[in-house]
Amino acid sequence: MIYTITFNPSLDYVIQVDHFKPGIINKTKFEEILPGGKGINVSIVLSNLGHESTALGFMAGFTGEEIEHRLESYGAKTDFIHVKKGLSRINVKMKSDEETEINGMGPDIQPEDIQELFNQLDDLTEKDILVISGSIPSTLPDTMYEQIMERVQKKKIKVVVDATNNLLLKVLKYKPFLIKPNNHELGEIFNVELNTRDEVIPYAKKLQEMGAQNVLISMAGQGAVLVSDNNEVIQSKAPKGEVVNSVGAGDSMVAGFLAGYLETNDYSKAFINGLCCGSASAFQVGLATKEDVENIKKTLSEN
Ligand SMILES: Nc1ncnc2c1ncn2[C@@H]1O[C@H](COP(=O)(O)OP(=O)(O)OP(=O)(O)O)[C@@H](O)[C@H]1O
Ligand SMILES: O=P(O)(O)OC[C@@]1(O)O[C@H](CO)[C@@H](O)[C@@H]1O
Repeated sequence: MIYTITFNPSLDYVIQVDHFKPGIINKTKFEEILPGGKGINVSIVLSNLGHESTALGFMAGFTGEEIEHRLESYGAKTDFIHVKKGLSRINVKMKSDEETEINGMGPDIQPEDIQELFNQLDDLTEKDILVISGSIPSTLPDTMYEQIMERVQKKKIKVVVDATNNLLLKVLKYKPFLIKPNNHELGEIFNVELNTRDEVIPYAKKLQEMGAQNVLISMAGQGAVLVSDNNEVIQSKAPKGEVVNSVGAGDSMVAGFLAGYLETNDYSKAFINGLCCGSASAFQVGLATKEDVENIKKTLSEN
């Protein structure tokens, strides 16, 4: 079973506003509410691609119930911990002349809730895969990622981590199976600006030297680079298309890579699946389906 953890799930309120101006009333031209949070997006795309997963994490209030309900409608299993105080957040994703995001705070998670998550993780076995992604709400210690990695280490399960900066750096010593920073996050870690696929390769290799087994760097419209544990460097430009909503493109890439890897055991095929899955999500309001990914794969060879 693939388990995803979302520490701070959300309802993503995706809106379009013509020429947004602060300080006045703006009206939406388009609006959609989607279940969100990085692990949840991974679970949705895995379901769309025909892979079972169980979404773990913390939920609260009516927004939490709605997220859970919507996620289950995609066929994903859920085993969320229901937190008593506060509400699961609503994250606003506004498309206008620029893209603006306002992400909420989330509920008040107590030590006993964290303990419940640890108890769930104690039941995982060697055959399971764990995806940990997204930010840590302020009510959780910033050592959450490390604590989880330490706890599951002896089980030898494959762990995928999609987190930024310090959260990511601190888990490398536990040798995660896959990490997926984007080029800006990779650049921030090493205090450099990385704009081309060739530029990211040496820095991706550094993260591998620091412990990650496979390093997948997403680069939005520039494509992606994979430095794999069999010393291969695989890279590709992105499929061509019109971006409609890039929220969740990175999560879709993680899901596509995992699905491809489980189906073929081949890193090149997993990479292409991840790449096309990311783009398929970027080219629509919602997240990629299997059919979208197959269609985009065909266009990639024509590019
Ligand atoms: N403008 C685009 N054109 C084509 N493909 C794109 C575009 N933006 C994203 N993608 C696809 O999605 C993948 C992941 O995108 P990106 O690098 O933006 O991830 P991310 O920064 O983790 O995104 P997010 O945090 O919004 O999920 C890219 O590698 C690419 O395959
Ligand atoms: O605060 P986090 O967890 O880092 O990011 C949350 C979030 O912006 O990421 C997802 C896209 O990747 C969205 O569905 C969600 O709103």
